[in-house]
Amino acid sequence: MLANDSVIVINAGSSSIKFSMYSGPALDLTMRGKIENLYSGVAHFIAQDAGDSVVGERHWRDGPLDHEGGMRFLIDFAQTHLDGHRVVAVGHRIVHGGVKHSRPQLLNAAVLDELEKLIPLAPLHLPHNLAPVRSVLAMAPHVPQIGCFDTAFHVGQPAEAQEFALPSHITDLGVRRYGFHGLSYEYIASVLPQAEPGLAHARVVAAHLGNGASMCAMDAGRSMASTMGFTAVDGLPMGTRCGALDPGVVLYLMQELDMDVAAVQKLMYQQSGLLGVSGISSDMRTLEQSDDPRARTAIDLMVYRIGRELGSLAAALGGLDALVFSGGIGENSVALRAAVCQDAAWLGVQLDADANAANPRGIARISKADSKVAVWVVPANEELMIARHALEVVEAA
Ligand SMILES: Nc1ncnc2c1ncn2[C@@H]1O[C@H](COP(=O)(O)OP(=O)(O)O)[C@@H](O)[C@H]1O
Ligand SMILES: CC(=O)OP(=O)(O)O
Ligand SMILES: [Mg+2]
Repeated sequence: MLANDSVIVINAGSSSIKFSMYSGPALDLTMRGKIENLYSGVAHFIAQDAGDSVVGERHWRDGPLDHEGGMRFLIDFAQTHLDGHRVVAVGHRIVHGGVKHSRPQLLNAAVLDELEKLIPLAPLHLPHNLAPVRSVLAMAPHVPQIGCFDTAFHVGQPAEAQEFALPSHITDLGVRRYGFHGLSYEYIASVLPQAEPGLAHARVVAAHLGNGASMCAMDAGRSMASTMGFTAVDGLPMGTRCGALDPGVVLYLMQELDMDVAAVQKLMYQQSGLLGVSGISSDMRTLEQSDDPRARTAIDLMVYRIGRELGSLAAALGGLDALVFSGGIGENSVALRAAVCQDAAWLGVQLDADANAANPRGIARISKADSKVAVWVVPANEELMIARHALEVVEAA
């Protein structure tokens, strides 16, 4: 890896595409950008250099933008802003790897065909994760592309954390809990011991609360249980996803309300969660600013469910030493962190109200010095994890 050699990372989410460029042997961040609000309202692109100066910005005011249009724009943008950098690899976040794909790997047309079969397991994400790989493959077939799977970090969980109580012939088909946001949790597990060496061997519950939201129980940095399961719709209520649901509800919707599979999928993935409960918005910022009681109800339900899952994950670990907040909501919502920590007082969580209200921009401890459970904020950084994995794969190839 020479100084101008660069790894480009693409993290295509359900409503956004984030990209980053890392350069040189130390993988220094040289550029990052994102397009937000795909499909709804005015899509917005912003790119910043290493010093946070804005190097590109655009709004799409004349109609919604989709992933394809967004990727076309980003590829053009990247090509005109490479500035002498040589792209040695493109790393992608791929939400679901199924049973077979549990390590970062080189992507080619055959692997893509296989991954496409997993689309029903992550309908909101996988098509958008895979489309950019095909675009780059067509445009620059010689550039190695590496897929990094959100499910991979959870592969070593104990069997009972992975299995549903279903007959074994169904389990054997791969119908089991996988867990997601693994790149985010892997990053958290890598930085916590640097921030506080005692946490290297601790029992930690991390909450990745963004548009998608999940929690993960980690013992000494290894995943032991996750709130997300077979798909990324399980567990916590999210921006537009319902989270855990009595499976009997699905039968009722189909049998009694005559909803077909597409309608149930749309309900569970796109019309529920904060949006569905509030009837107002999937965005925590909008709900926190609203004085409509339905906004309060939606936030309260999310806080309640985080508390329930925290108890469950602490049980899976046999105790709790630290709680970590991450993701757009976890990093930014002072009120949500305060409410969750107040409910978790029974576990020995004592928030430092001033440290919490200061809303730190980096990795920071926000609990009282004598809190039995340490509380930390760790800004999500899936992109850095992807860049590191991509480099490892190309250097090993
Ligand atoms: N200042 C803020 N206060 C509260 N919530 C915020 C704030 N900024 C962002 N969020 C929440 O973070 C969400 C996006 O989180 P993010 O992790 O960026 O999403 P994604 O899952 O798409 O990566 C938004 O929908 C919003 O609810
Ligand atoms: C897995 C998942 O839910 O991802 P995101 O948070 O990007 O929606
Ligand atoms: Mg996310």
